[in-house]
Amino acid sequence: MPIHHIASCRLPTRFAEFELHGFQDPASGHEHLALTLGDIGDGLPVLCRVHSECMTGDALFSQRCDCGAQLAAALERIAARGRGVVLYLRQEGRGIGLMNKIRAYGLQDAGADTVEANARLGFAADLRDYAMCGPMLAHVRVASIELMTNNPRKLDALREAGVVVAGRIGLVHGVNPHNRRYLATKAAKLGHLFGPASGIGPEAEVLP
Ligand SMILES: Nc1nc2c(ncn2[C@@H]2O[C@H](COP(=O)(O)OP(=O)(O)OP(=O)(O)O)[C@@H](O)[C@H]2O)c(=O)[nH]1
Ligand SMILES: [Zn+2]
Repeated sequence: MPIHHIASCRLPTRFAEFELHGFQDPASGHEHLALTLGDIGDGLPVLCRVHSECMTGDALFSQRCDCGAQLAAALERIAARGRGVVLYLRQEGRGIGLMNKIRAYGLQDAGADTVEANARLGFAADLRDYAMCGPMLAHVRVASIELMTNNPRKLDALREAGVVVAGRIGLVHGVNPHNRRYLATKAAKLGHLFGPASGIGPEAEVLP
């Protein structure tokens, strides 16, 4: 799939000064971003976050999900290493869009879980596509990635899209009373791994 690089600039943040690269997918019109730091073109695996847009969590401090905390933690870890890349993909609401995500949240307020709400709106649980990631990583000269994610299916999807994934690093952040049920549903229905210490999902420690 062709993806067009549009422009790049410096992006100073509270974590580090990144390079920001803007891309456009001509087929969908979606604009995607890559934030890069350090020498990532040396052929060695690069610490990477493939982050799906979450307006409510990333920009509006929502505690319904873990997205904002995961994004901050990923940037912090990359800054600590002095080397890495974040792909910020404009696939809001796992691909159903912001208005439909708000509809889905309304259904969740009335008792549905995240997967049931999507189904009631006529959508599959996850409509995301990762085809743009290979060309975006190639543009910033990343040969392979160590992916920060709790979602093993994201690893499979990226590999199917031709990305070389050297390994997975868990990214459990932002667990709070408002998103515990949501995270438990992701563990039960979407295969997410939160680790034994999280208290969430089948690998959670059974406390005496
Ligand atoms: N449809 C829908 N999308 C949601 C909901 N909550 C969060 N999202 C979206 O889900 C996407 C993030 O996906 P997650 O399932 O949280 O996590 P992931 O990217 O699969 O896995 P990680 O890499 O571990 O974060 C973002 O695009 C959010 O906007 C929800 O209840 N319904
Ligand atoms: Zn979110």
